[in-house]
Formats: sequence, structure tokens, C-alpha cells
Amino acid sequence: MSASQAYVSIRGMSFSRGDRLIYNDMSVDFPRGKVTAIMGPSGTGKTTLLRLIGGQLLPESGDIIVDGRNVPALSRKELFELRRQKMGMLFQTGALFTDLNVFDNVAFPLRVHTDLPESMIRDLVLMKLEAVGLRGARDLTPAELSGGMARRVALARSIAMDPEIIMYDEPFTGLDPISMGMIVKLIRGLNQALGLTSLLVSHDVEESCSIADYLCVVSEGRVIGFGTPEELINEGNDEVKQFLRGEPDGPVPFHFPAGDYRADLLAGGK
Ligand SMILES: Nc1ncnc2c1ncn2[C@@H]1O[C@H](COP(=O)(O)OP(=O)(O)OP(=O)(O)O)[C@@H](O)[C@H]1O
Repeated sequence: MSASQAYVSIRGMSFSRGDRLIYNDMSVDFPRGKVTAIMGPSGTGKTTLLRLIGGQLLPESGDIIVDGRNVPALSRKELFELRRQKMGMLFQTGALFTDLNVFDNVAFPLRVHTDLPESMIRDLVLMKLEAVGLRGARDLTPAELSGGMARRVALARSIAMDPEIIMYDEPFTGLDPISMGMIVKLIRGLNQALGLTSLLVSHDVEESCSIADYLCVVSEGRVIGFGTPEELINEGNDEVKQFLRGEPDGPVPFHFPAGDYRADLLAGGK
């Protein structure tokens, strides 16, 4: 993929947590204007990858190029600007401000980061709320929203500054099927309407396959599969297929590495 086709390009990136190597000389390109779902076993480092792209974590080595800028090499100020101008994030922890109503939650980034007059902020906020179907809920407080509505308000807030890339971390978690369907539709729809590049971390294989142009499957510090959902489901290697089909038996072991079971039992103690 050429640099202009990739919005995010990672080259030879390594990152550890303590003794544990989370990424080992990892390289991958995330295409511009597409939805790519990052999938893989629990604890493998998917959220970590989003945080590395967002510059909240610094790799030990390698390049993380976002729209031509190498994130680890940026100064604090440059990183702040890049995030403000180009990146939207919808993390599980991205809770709404409970003391602000829906309108003020969405207006918050615009008020903090721009000098726009209040009349223009009003138009922008209503536009974003309309996009997520909640213009009519502008005066409600977060306590008055369902979980699905709150997630949509958070989504409106994360697109308030018109980002070029939006990163979603587990956006479907804890939602009922109808709310989940709405978020699925919104992620896909916003990607198209706003020409966004979207990265989505999710455990929901079915939902992810239904909206992602590409899947990136990571395991043990590297990318083990990258392609369209059809390509990976039909032609991926055994590990990728096992993961996508949710099969408990396969190249990925069910058991965390352990010594001999019988010897362990006979040894007593802990
Ligand atoms: N703040 C932290 N300090 C130390 N280790 C951490 C921290 N955050 C995450 N880790 C470890 O880094 C590894 C990768 O975590 P990460 O949350 O990126 O995985 P994940 O693939 O997103 O997992 P899941 O699918 O379960 O959410 C895990 O082993 C985790 O225990």
C-alpha cells in the first residue's frame, strides 16, 4: 500500500509492558477512508495499539505515521495539535460529563479548542446530534439517557471537531441488540458521510465483519492476518480462521501455558 493510501502506517514498532513484549517489530498499514476492525485474543494488545496510534503511549522503537506525521517523534505541542485537528476517539472510558446536558457535552470540545461564536457552535452541535439521531435529546442529562443513547452522544462529541480518523474501542460492549445495531449503522454511515478513516477494536466478530472493509487480526505481538472479512474467513491461516469462527480448539491453545497438571496437584501448596 502506498503512503497516500494508508492513513496510518506502522513500521517496525516494538512495545513492552514490563517484561512482556506486546508488539515485536510490528508493521501494518490502515487504509485511508476505510473501516478496519482490529481483532485478536483478549489481552493481546488491541487497546494498546490504539493508544500508541493516539500518542498516549510511546513505542520503544519504530515509526507510527499518521497522515504523514511520525507520532512518537512529535513534541507534546505537535501531538496535541495532531490529536485536536485529526483524531477522534471513542473509548469505553470516554464517559459523558454527568453535570452537563447532552448539548453541552457535544459542545465541550468546540468551546475548549476553538474560538467559534456560540451561534456557530449551536449549529455544529445540532448537526452532530442530528447525525446520531439525538437532536431532540439535547436538553437531557446523561442520567436520563439509556446506555445506547449515551454511546451515541459520546460519538457525536467525538466527531464534534471533524476528525479525519476515529478510533473506537469496544463500542458495542454492554449494549442491547437494537442499540448495538444503531451503533453499527452509525459507524458505517459516519465513515461514509464524513470520509473518515475508522479503526475499530471489538470482540464482536459478526458486527465487525458487517461494517469493516478490512480486518486486522493481531496475536502475540504481530499481525497474523489482514484482508477483507471474506478473504480472511475463507483464506486466512488456521489461527485466523479459528479466531474468526470462535472455535475453542485450534492453533491458539485453550490453556495458558502451565506445567504438568498431575505433578502440580501432587505438589500441594499454591
Ligand atoms: N496500564 C497498564 N499497565 C501494565 N500493563 C498493562 C496496562 N494496560 C494493559 N496492560 C497489559 O497489556 C496487555 C495488552 O492489553 P490491552 O488492553 O491492549 O489488550 P486487548 O487486546 O485490548 O485486550 P482485551 O481484548 O481483553 O480488551 C495485557 O496483557 C494487559 O494486561
